[in-house]
Amino acid sequence: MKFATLTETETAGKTVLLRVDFNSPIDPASNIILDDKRFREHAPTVQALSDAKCVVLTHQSRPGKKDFTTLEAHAARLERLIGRPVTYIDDIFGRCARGAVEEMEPGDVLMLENVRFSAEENLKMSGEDALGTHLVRNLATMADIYVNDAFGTAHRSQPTIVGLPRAMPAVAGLLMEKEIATLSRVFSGGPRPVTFILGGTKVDDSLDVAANVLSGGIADRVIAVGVVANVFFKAQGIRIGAPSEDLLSTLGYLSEVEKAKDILAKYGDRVILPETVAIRNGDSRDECPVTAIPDLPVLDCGLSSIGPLTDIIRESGTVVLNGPAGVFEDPLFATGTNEILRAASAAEFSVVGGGHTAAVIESMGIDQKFSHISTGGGACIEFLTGKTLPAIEALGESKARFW
Ligand SMILES: Nc1ncnc2c1ncn2[C@@H]1O[C@H](COP(=O)(O)OP(=O)(O)O)[C@@H](O)[C@H]1O
Ligand SMILES: O=C(OP(=O)(O)O)[C@H](O)COP(=O)(O)O
Repeated sequence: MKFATLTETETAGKTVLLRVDFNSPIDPASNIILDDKRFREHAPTVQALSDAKCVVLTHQSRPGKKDFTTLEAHAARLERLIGRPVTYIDDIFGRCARGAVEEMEPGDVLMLENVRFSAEENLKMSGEDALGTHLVRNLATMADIYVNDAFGTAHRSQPTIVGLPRAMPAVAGLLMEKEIATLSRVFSGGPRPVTFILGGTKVDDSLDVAANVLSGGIADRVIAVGVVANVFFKAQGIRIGAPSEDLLSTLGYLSEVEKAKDILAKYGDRVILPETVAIRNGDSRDECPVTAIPDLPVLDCGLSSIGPLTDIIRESGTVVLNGPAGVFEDPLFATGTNEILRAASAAEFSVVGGGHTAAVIESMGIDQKFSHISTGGGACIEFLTGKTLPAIEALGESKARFW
């Protein structure tokens, strides 16, 4: 490994700033955490720091989203999982947070507030620019060592990810190390054909990955489902109906249609889309061809499309999947997601990423059938395109600078 790791680092008695990714599906009405996979995956790293003063830092969601919230519930969930007290403080780097860190004893765990409450953390910037942020300058004075365990956020050039490792000695946590080692092994040449299945809502990330894996020959074909498919439909000149159009507008993805057109122009024969979709009509699920979508929300791929899509998936040697095929939270629109995941689980090599996707897999009880279920969605698929992720690059630079 080109970076230092927690495994090889002495932390006894030190103050450690631990960046995790506890960003999880949450019920916005009750603030209840619906899936704690990321907590379970990070727990060994927190336990490995039981002789240190462990200051935990994470984000939850993004500004503007319904599940962008405070972290009391996250601290309580971590406390339950590690069986030790976790103190939550509603501050990131102000006087309260700094005072609380100063009072810590070895073995204590303190969780700071949602780091994306600091506007700076929501900016994309270089490591050098991040060094100048208030966030990085202050956090770096609060601890001796920075441990980045947030593999799920490793693809973001945000201050805590790319700035902190340049401001202080940084190492990769146990989960970060495990994800990198496993994904490197899994993708050192998976059996062909290789199929990428891109769904969910993060259209910008998914289109970047589609362009990358199609142009580089990493994928033989890309199946688009979920909101990603809606953008491809629009790129083909298909009307997706006012509600789905509004959703794209709200998410800021209308400008992605041009990118989708470009992908279709270059690699159209290797991009596979559902030919029918499911729409919500009152309390029921209706089916329609993509050429006749009414002004009702498109929430899943159509039942008659599932067979052709799963046939292609079953013929694949390697399947890389990120993001659900529909609004699986509503059982009426979960069929596409469930059937596509079931087909993907049968591939010789199957790598899946994404918090929501992993949660569905666990609820279906098929998690053992996949080669690897990553805690990262975007991070996992970007890693598999061969890119050096910003977090990994920053950890490498920290090793050169501090260790
Ligand atoms: N057609 C659709 N319209 C609206 N939302 C969708 C659609 N398809 C999937 N979704 C939503 O995508 C969300 C998950 O997307 P994302 O965060 O990208 O996945 P992951 O966490 O697995 O990476 C789910 O909440 C699901 O309801
Ligand atoms: O959940 C995450 O990404 P993912 O949905 O791609 O797995 C990470 O916490 C990154 O969050 P972001 O995509 O809001 O930067």
